[in-house]
Amino acid sequence: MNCKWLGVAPSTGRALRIVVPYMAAAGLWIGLSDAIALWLAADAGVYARLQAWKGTGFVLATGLLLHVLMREQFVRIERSHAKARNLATRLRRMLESLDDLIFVFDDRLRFADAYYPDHSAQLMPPEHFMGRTADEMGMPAEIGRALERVRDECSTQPIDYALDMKGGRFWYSAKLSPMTDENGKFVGVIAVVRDITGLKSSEQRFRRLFEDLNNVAVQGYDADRRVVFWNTASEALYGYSREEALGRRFEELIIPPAFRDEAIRMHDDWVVKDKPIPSGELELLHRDGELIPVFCCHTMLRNERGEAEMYCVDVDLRELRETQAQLRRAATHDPLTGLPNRMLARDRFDQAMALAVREQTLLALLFVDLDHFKIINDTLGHGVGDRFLQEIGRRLPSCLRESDTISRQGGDEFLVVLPGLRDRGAVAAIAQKIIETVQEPCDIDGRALTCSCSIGIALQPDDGGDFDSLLLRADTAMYQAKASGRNTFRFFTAQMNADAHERLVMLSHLRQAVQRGELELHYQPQVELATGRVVGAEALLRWQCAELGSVPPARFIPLAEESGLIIPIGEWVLREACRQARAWYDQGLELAVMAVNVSALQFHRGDPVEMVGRILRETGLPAECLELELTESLLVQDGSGTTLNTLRRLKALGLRIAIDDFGTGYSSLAYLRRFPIDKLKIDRAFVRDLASDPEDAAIVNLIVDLGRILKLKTVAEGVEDHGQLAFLCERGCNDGQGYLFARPMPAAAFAAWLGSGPLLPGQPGQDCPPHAA
Ligand SMILES: Nc1nc2c(ncn2[C@@H]2O[C@@H]3COP(=O)(O)O[C@H]4[C@@H](O)[C@H](n5cnc6c(=O)[nH]c(N)nc65)O[C@@H]4COP(=O)(O)O[C@H]3[C@H]2O)c(=O)[nH]1
Repeated sequence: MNCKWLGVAPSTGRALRIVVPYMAAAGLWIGLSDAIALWLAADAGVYARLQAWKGTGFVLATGLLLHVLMREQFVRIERSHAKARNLATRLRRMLESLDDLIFVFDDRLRFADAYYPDHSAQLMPPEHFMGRTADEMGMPAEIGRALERVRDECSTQPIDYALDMKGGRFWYSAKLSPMTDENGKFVGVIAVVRDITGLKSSEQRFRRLFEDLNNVAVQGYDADRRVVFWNTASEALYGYSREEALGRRFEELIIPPAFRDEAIRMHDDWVVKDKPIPSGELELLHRDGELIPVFCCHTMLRNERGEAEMYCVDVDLRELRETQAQLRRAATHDPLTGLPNRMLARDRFDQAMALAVREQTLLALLFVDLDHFKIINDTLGHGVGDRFLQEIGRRLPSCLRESDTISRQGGDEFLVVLPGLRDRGAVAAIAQKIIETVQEPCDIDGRALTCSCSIGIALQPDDGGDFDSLLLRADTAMYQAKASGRNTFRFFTAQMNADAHERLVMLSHLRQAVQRGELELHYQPQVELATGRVVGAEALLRWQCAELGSVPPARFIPLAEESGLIIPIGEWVLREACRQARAWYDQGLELAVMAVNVSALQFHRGDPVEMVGRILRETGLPAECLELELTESLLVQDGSGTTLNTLRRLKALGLRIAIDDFGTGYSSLAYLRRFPIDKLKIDRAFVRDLASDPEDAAIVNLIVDLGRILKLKTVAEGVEDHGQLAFLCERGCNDGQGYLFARPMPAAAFAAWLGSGPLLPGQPGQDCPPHAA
């Protein structure tokens, strides 16, 4: 039955659809049943009974109908209640499963309902605040104010707030929205609240991190370029404290004047046109005006009001730049002296070369090598050697012009590039200045060390047109300077090339000389001047090379020393001299001592004491018959005491020590007193001009006197004539050695000479009065 036309509510219509048919059926029943009862009833008694049954039947039928209808209605109501309950439960579960908290306030802004997850343990159960306002619950006043704004303005309000509860301070972000009924009347507020404690703490942690970052300067600028963030590293990097920087524009602080307009334009472009500023290296201004290299990254963020804020992250590049400079320096400079290394010297040479060719000037390459630097290193240790080299490296530039280059090649070698010179004379003057500068004493730990140098010079264009060939030639010339007695310089000549080649050839032959039996010892007698008695012999090495013929010791000994060959050769000499002395001893030839030359290298490499002891044992020569001749330079620089120790151990074997070529080196009373020396050999250079050179005569006098005072024997070398002999006898020199007595002779000749009795010219023993001490 459609009841729309009646204008009644649907529920009334639905009730009418049941009641109207019922009324019709019931009216029809009442009318018809009475007529039927009258028709059927034969008497009043029957009629009365029929009426009673009819009434009972009616009550039963309508009761049954009512029951059916009510039951159906109750079932429906129950179902709809169950559905509603089910829905409410699902809705609650749904709301409670959200991470957000939901609170419902009634129209008087009192808590009316609450949904929040089980794990919000910090919140009190809803029944505690139901019916109470936020203010009554002791919540922050801004919540109450926000709720009132929602009610009054009927608008949604966001709010962030903090609550101190059990477990600490919790942060929430809420969205408060109005609720209205179907007529738009305000009925309450629904609040969707999010726990942002984790977010806030990570935000705070990150903020703290950025504030405290040590090496990364972070600054934030608002859209007006004013500082809103300035961390500790920014304070350190740019010199402004946070308080000083906040609120000031970046161009007032760190942007250099020349870059200000561009920086402002780039910033505005980003804010307005969303055109980012690329990352890159910049130089920004420190408060004190220093330009600081930084690597700068930029990012644009929005604050809580949605306004643009540019953040800059600056990394200080000063240390990196410094390291790069150091690396560049390390690649081009010698770490010990700080001088340019060979690579840089080559580079400078190439530049100078181009200029020299263009301007047709002379370009010189000087190869400077310290003389006997090895001795300093070996005797005083590498620490002292290094400091000596540093001192030389510090001095050398003082001899040169700005445009010149001095570099350390390594070891004790230096290279000098001299551009723009007029002639050889100018080069020679500089070389001489270098020699003089190097040989000035150098004070290391209170010890005055001296060292000379030898310099080889090659010139462009005469000697070559590139670095390598000039270097080779300067090296060759340097070698010649060494061969000429050291402490001098030499210009490269074509002859030197031939000499260098010859040296190479000689060296290759010398390597095989011992095995090929090409070495031989000659012996030169040493004579006691007072008696004419032969008191000893000096063993002198001779080399009869199959290819080169007889090579004088002055040529091959330096080569053997440079190449290290002197070690095996020296051992051979010592063994052979001892063997020969023992043989003569066994033959009854009177020979008090066999003198053997020992080079400095033999002394510093290996164990000379062991070697000498072993050879004495092998040959059976009594130790007192052996005399080792050492050069002065070996003793002079014995800072570590190694030489002294070795000499003492050698002396302990029972042998004697003589100082060869005395007076030519760094004669010093100090070492004469310190070392266990037996003899001084006066260099033949002083003996040669005794008659003509009063200075030489004075030196010889001095050495003889020194020997007497220190109780050392003196031996004069190179005695060639009677005048020299007379002088030496008169001065009281003990022994002599020289052509006047005999030249060095092979062993057989020496034995024959010795056996033939005193052959001394003029019988010096008779001419010379015995020395009166
Ligand atoms: N003008 C002149 N010279 C005289 C006279 N008397 C001797 N001589 C020479 O003077 C040198 C003396 O040897 P030296 O000073 O030790 O000087 C030696 C020594 O330093 C070195 N030498 C020689 N043999 C050896 C050796 O076996 N080992 C080492 N390490 N060096 C040696 O070679 C240098 C030269 O040796 P030599 O040519 O044999 O030259 C010898 C000898 O022949 C003289 O009256 N007048």
